[in-house]
Amino acid sequence: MALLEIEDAAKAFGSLKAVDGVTLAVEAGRVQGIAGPNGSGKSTLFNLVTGIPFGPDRGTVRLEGRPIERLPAHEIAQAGIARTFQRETSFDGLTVFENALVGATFGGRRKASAPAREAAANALGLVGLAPATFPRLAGELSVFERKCLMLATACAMRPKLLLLDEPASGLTRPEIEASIGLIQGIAASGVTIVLIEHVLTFLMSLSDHLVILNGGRVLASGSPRSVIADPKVVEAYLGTRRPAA
Ligand SMILES: Nc1ncnc2c1ncn2[C@@H]1O[C@H](COP(=O)(O)OP(=O)(O)OP(=O)(O)O)[C@@H](O)[C@H]1O
Repeated sequence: MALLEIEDAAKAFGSLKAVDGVTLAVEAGRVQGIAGPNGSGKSTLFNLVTGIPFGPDRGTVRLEGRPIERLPAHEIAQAGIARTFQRETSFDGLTVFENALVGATFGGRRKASAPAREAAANALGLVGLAPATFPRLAGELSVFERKCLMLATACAMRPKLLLLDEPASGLTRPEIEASIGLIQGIAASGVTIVLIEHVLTFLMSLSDHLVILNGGRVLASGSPRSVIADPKVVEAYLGTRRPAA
């Protein structure tokens, strides 16, 4: 049984079918890449899985075999799914440590106890935020540091499955290199990852398996090398080649 199973999931906005019957299984321990042209439904698919801000119109989403598509978002998070967003999101008026503690105490099940503080510190360490940064306000951090903090806050929830929405967007090349190492470290710690990304080097360095969406549907799926060489995928990104006149 796969950790995450999405079956025939669909979401429409009026007449626009943003996600149109997607079926996808993510094996535990895998880094699953998702790519596709702009507007192909990638972020909407994450929304359907997490219930933030909506679930699917149709279809099922199962975590470890348990249907979660009708659960409220906080219960989906408590079941073991955390996510990050395209834009850096943090509580800017809280410190770095307090932000991670929000993740570690998520849902009010764990107060800011010693284990929760330890989980917060460990998660910050995992993304390379040193103790010297802990008292800084999140709003004062650089873009890269804020992305790292968003990642740490998600990791502090100790998810089974982590959904990363374009973690490389807005980063410099050295920061992208550093992010690859951080995500490899998170995967090596036992967290299964689904990664949406446009930066191809990033996607190819990290993904064990790749799915391409187009028009809300799965266009291709398989090993990253075979998928990016697939003529259907080349056409979806570049358009059909016309013979020279
Ligand atoms: N809340 C919404 N209301 C109306 N339309 C929406 C909403 N969210 C997404 N869409 C539309 O659904 C389609 C899929 O959007 P989505 O953001 O999932 O694509 P994407 O593949 O993540 O794109 P990108 O790579 O540009 O981030 C787009 O046409 C988008 O405009």
